[in-house]
Amino acid sequence: MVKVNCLNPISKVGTSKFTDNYEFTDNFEEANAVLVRSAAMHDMELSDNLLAVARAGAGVNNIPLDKCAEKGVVVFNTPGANANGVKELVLCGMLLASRDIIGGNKWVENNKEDENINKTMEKAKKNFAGNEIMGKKLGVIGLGAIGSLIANAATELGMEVYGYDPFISVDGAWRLSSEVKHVNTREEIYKECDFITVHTPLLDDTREMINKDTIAMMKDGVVILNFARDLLVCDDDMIAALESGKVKRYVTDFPNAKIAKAKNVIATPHLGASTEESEDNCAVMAVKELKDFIENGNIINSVNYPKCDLGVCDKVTRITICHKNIPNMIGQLSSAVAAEGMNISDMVDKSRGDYAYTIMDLDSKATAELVEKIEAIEGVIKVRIVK
Ligand SMILES: NC(=O)C1=CN([C@@H]2O[C@H](COP(=O)(O)OP(=O)(O)OC[C@H]3O[C@@H](n4cnc5c(N)ncnc54)[C@H](O)[C@@H]3O)[C@@H](O)[C@H]2O)C=CC1
Ligand SMILES: O=C(O)C(=O)COP(=O)(O)O
Repeated sequence: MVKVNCLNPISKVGTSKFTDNYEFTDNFEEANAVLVRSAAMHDMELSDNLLAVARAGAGVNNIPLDKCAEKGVVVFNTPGANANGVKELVLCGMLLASRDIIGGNKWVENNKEDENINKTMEKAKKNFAGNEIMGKKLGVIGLGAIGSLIANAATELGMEVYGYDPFISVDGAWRLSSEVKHVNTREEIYKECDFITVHTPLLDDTREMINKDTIAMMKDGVVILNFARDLLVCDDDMIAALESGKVKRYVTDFPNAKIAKAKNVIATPHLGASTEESEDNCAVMAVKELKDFIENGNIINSVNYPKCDLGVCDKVTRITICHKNIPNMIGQLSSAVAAEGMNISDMVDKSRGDYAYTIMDLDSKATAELVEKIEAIEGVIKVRIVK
């Protein structure tokens, strides 16, 4: 029985796809597979039972990727599965920043007992007038699953869109509307745009990319949207820019104790992916990835191990090996198999950074001796008999 632990509530549309060979446990230590959304995993002890973690979502900064890789725990995410949910909320954020919809709505709430509200509102409404987004310039930093959807949608709404992503994937580039102006530096976005939205992962080189120096390059009255991660923006510098009016509005899905109190902030409580559709999509994709890994040893959409896919095993045995990406590993693995008098009928080995992964299909049943021999090879992290 494969034991699955959910560290966050995960949509049943996904979890119902587990078959009778799987059972849920509340005990992280005994779990073979873990499903997680934003729960913080950095301080958790990883047991030897753990084979894989699937993040039902995009951002993996809550998961210790290297620590997992070192223990042979493969971590997956679900690229694009919640992108539309975030896109729609970002479009909403731009509209909320342009027109005082929130102020107007509060005014109605405060005056709901007024019998003549239908008349008094006609006088009050001048206080909530705003601007349209059509014709304004939007800068999108990070043109992945979310950024590219926003860039395309904004062109449809009549915005002039600038996009920046030095690492854009080929698929990402194909997805992008030809209307999006591709710029080669973030500075061009800072200088030109009325709205700037960030959609990069939180990495060392994106941390606090919005700070006093970058804000100084921006237009007066710029609107900044952050639906990616709080640490992409320097809070103190943002608060100062909001106080001075340099930044007109900061729209964020990641308020913290400082930002929640700041002037001209429009904040939501990390709601980007909290739609039924996104939650279902992420859960279905995460469960599919876990099942393919547990049942076939295949790795698709991992963020700490390479993509490695040998389909469904039609041979007698399948063994998988998580190992360090070092010379002569394949030679040693095949020698270990040969020493047991066995034949490899199919094999794939892929590497990613410091780690690599091998899937081997054999014509005869794997023995405990073979597993022991492979485990003894220096640099081998985890060996698993899948079939
Ligand atoms: N508010 C919410 O609920 C959600 C927030 N997110 C956040 O949004 C981020 C992006 O999500 P996706 O678009 O799905 O990820 P993605 O991986 O499809 O796209 C990220 C893009 O950022 C680009 N990038 C990386 N470093 C960059 C840099 N220094 N400058 C410019 N571009 C850079 C990459 O090339 C990639 O195209 C996630 O990492 C997560 O932090 C994601 C989903 C939901
Ligand atoms: O997918 C992401 O990166 C998100 O930020 C969504 O987080 P959540 O699954 O809503 O806790």
